[in-house]
Amino acid sequence: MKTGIATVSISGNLEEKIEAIAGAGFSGIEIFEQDFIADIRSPREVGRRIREAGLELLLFQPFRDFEGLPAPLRQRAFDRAERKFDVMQDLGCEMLMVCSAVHPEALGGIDRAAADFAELGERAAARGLRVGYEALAWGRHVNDHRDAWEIVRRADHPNVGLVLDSFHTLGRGLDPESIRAIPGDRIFFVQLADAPLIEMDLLYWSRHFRNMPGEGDLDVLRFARAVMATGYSGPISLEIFNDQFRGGSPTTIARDGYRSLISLMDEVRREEPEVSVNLPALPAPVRVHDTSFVEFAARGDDLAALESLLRSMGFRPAGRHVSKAVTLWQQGDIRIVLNAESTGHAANAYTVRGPTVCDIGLSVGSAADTVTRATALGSEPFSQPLGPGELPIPAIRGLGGSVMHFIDGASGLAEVWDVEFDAAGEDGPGCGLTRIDHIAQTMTYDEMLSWSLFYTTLFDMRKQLMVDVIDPDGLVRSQAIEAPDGRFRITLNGAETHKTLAGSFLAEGLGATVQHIALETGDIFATAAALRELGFKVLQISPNYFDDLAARFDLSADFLGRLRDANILYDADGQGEFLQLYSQPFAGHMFFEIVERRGGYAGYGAPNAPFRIAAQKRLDPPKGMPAM
Ligand SMILES: O=C(O)c1ccc(O)c(O)c1
Ligand SMILES: [Mg+2]
Repeated sequence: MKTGIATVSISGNLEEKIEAIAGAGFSGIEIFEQDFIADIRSPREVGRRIREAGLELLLFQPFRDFEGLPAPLRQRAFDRAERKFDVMQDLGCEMLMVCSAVHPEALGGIDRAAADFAELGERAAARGLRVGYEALAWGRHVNDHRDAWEIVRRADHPNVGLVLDSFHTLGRGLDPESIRAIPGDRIFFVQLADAPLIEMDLLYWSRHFRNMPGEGDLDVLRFARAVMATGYSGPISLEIFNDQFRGGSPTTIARDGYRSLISLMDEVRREEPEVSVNLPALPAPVRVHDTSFVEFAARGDDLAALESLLRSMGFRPAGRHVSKAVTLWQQGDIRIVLNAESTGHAANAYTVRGPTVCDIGLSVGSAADTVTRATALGSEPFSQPLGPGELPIPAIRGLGGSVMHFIDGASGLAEVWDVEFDAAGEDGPGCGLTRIDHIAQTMTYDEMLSWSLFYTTLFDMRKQLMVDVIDPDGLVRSQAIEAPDGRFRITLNGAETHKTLAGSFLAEGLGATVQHIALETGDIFATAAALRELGFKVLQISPNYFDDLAARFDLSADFLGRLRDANILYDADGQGEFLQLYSQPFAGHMFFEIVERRGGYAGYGAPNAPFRIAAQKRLDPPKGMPAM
């Protein structure tokens, strides 16, 4: 399968776009005319450069306001087309995309348009070129792919075919199933884009808010399934007009695009087993059974502070690494690894960020399959030299330099704790903490789509609705991503400004990383009592919060008093209840959360977040702000 992306989707100049697109693994490129015009090089040089980069020039676009024009505009449109054909021949690009006319003088008429295309087809054929026709959702007379197809059908020229673009079909609410009636060999090109569902003018929505398949709310899968069911075997290409992407990192956006495209087409193949999708086989999205471990990099005083925090939460060292300055702390099924090595990935992470989560270990069905799928989607495998007695645990680089390890039962990797660690022999008192409920990662708002795409394409996980969290100093958007059984949950918190707690964490820590880890207990009151015994410093919540709880929920005075005494926040949804308490911030605004889910409570206590954040800021004001 030929994979492509339009230059308009990527930020930078044409050269930067070419490098990013080739580097991400695409086999081809759509040249958006403006990007070529802005370049100083001749068409021949640009064409040569693109081929040198290993890319095929799939499409030159857009050619506007061609069909259905009255004289003398009609003649001028053909003259313009001939000039574009000249450029295309120099570039070495065989296909021109014409989008449906928006010109105020365009006359309309299916047969008039078909006659124009028949003539354009003749002129293209004379030069060995082809022409594809796309219905813009806001085209003056043609704005539906079915009408564009009728024009192509009546033009009846082998060098004239249809271009389908998922945005124009799905954005207008047209049924993509209608594509199944079009012969695959008459479809010349397919563009994919997703978009978030927002009520707005179609043109504005399309030019500013498109995003990668899987990042938005359109049913791009259904569209792509219909396309492939026609027998279409041409390029599948992304065409994403997005303000944020235009200002983003070319490499990141190109890699996101590749990940999105490959995982979508892999899903098409799984959903339409009768249909041929020419793509190397890859393992299915990975089911995560659980979080196996979370590893912190910390040394010296930072390490000592983290150890005493863990002790105050009932953790004790369960094992010492046979050859490295690495300790395993355990309680229930929670494993926290403290890495104080002075070389390797953890050491680098510590040098850059100070104490930080440097690695996450997930328990999966097959660790090898996980790395294979991740690599096929564009992630890099990760490894470092093995010390004496160490197992080769499959790992990848996630986004932003992060590392993820995968542990499975089948290959004996689950024995790693016995193989690599000597028992430390301390019996912990425990505080009733059983497992990791969720891991919260903080990032800039712009990074959220990349991270959610990373999780939802590699793993069998779904996005929940995005919620707004009100920080006293700005908005933080929170996106939860969950495995179907809820055993693995990630929340992504995207900060818009550096004044928010999340934002200041980012500013100090150089980029996206884990800010908090939520640990589950079956009985939060018993846990709170045990924590108190151990000298755990709980985050103090304002009395006003508990007064408000009494107004919002029908809670007994006794229950409310217990919440207040233990600084436990409360929430309920239709399914169940949620109780949560927090540690005080440590090492630059990181913190632990302890939660109890009762019944089928599905959320994360978002209504409580403003009060928790305010409490944290009172204790640990972001730099440059007075303590309150
Ligand atoms: O917004 C536009 O004008 C435009 C141009 C070319 C396309 O392929 C498209 O889908 C939209
Ligand atoms: Mg298009």
